[in-house]
This record gives sequence, structure tokens and C-alpha cells, in this order.
Amino acid sequence: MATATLPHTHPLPERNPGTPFDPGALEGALVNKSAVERRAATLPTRRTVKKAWQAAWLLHAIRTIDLTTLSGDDTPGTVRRLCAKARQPVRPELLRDLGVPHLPLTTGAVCVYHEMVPVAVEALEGSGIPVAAVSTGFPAGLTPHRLKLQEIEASVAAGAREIDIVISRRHVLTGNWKALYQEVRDFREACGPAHMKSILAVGELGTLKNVYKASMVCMQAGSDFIKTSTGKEAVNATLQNSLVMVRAIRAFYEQTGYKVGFKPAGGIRTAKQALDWLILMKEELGHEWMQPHLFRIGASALLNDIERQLEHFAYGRYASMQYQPLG
Ligand SMILES: O=C[C@H](O)COP(=O)(O)O
Repeated sequence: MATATLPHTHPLPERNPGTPFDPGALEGALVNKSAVERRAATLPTRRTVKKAWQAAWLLHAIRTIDLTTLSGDDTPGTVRRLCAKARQPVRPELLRDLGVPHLPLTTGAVCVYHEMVPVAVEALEGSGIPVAAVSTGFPAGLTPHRLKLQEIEASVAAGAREIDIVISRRHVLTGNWKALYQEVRDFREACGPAHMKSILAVGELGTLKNVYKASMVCMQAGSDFIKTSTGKEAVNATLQNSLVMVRAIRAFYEQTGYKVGFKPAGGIRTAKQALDWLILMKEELGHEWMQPHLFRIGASALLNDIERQLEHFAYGRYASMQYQPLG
């Protein structure tokens, strides 16, 4: 029987109050594309889940998942099932066979559209799992500013404790950093007590330099997390754009002392990818930034693969028999 040990978790952090707009901090964007590519290429783990540490890291990764459904055909029923999965992401027998029968394990949050917030809030009651609402005209962010603020306020009033806003990509593409700052600052105010994650939609920002600068502006405007993507762009989370964002997080921390979290999202579907991102966080920002208060993976299908890999770890070559019908 395998035994897995887990890194400990931390309580939720204080909010990032933000700083005044500082265009000077954007100019330090030394983003060398080939250097970023070379560094990102060193991160992927080359092993499948064979070792105890990897199983432990996968159990930990579950804690960081913002378990997501953002489909046009979402119903109260699918959202309730998702919430049940968030409460008990791994079968109790599997936890027992991994040697951690009493491990308290839930996902980091459940992430839904505004219309599904009340359903998710009810389904998660008493679990401590926060509901995150995507907002501000997700995914394109092209609704009027006034309506975006109302949407945020409505989701917070409905019980969302985290709000995933999308930025206006045009502010980045036209270099209007002050407008981006003001937009995100307004969103931050509308969030009230809810934590705010700012989605950059990196696949639509043109250059890595823009990714860096947009990250900095969003943090200056008071984002508690910066998030790569909506999952709806042609290019979503990659290790390259993530590396640029976590380096901006490090620079912001060095400049201000505020710890901002990171959320890669979109296309992260395999356990191996989850390990790659955890390695990125550990190597670039250290152990604390692997914890759910500073790191989330936005994903709709990742949990299934993690479960499969944990099965493999627990039962080895007999794992596949678990899925075969008898007779
Ligand atoms: O914010 C989360 C993303 O929309 C999830 O994307 P995904 O469905 O590719 O996992």
C-alpha cells in the first residue's frame, strides 16, 4: 500500500489593496521570447505517476482546482453534480488504498456563470468551498462597463466569494494602460469583500511583453489573482505565458510586499500538466505559492485524469480492471 504525504494548506490571504498606477513598473518588462521558451521547456515532468511524491502532488493539485463548468447547456442538475464532486473529489476507497483514508480533500472552488451561482452556493453550503463566478461579459468582455459592474455586484449578492473578471483586450492592444488600470480598479471596487481574479486572455494579447505589462497593471489595480485565459480563446494557458505572469507576480511582490495568486486555465486536462504547473510555481515562486490561497488551476476535465492516475498509482497494472464490466 502506498503512503502519500501532503504539503499543508494555508488560510485565505488578506486582499491585495493595489497601488497607484505606476507606468514606470511596466518598463522593466525584460521579456526575451527565446529565453522564456528555453526555460519553459525545462519544466515538464517526464515521468508518469510512479512515485509517492507525484501521487502526493496530485492529491495536492486537487485542492487547487477551480472545478469549472462554463457551457451553454449548464443546468442546475449538472452544477449540483459538479458541486458534489468538489465536496468529494476522490472515492473514499481510493483514498484508503493510497494510505490517506482520513485526508480532508475538496477542490479549491467551483467556478460557474452568474446564473448558476445560487445553485452552486446552495449545493456547497457548509463545505467551506467558495463559489467563483465568471463575470464582466465573460468571455469576450465586450458588454458596457456599467453592466459589467452590475454583473459583479449581482454575483457577490448571490453568494459568490470569488469573481473572475475579464479585461478589455483593446486597452492592452492599444497600449492604453491607464484605461486598463481604471477598468480593473472599478471591478475591484464592485467586488467588495469577494476576491478578484483578473483574466488576461493571454492568447489575445499579441506579445509576451503585453502579457507582462497587463499582469503588472492588473496587480496594481488590486487583483488578488491573475489568470491566464477564459478557456475560450484559441490559445489558452501555456507554460511560456505562465512563466511571464509568475515573474510579474514576483516583481510585484518585490516592489510592494503583496502576494498575488496565479491561476492558469484553459486546456489543462492531464495530471501530467498539473504537475508541470506545480513545478513551475515551486521553482519560480516557492512552496507557499503552490497553496490554494495563491494558486488555482481552472479546469473542467482535469480531475478525471488525476483520478485515473491515482488509480494507477494505487493499483498498478490492475488499475484498468477497475473499469471492466464483469461477466
Ligand atoms: O476557467 C476555466 C476554464 O474555462 C476551463 O477551461 P477548460 O474547460 O479547458 O478546462
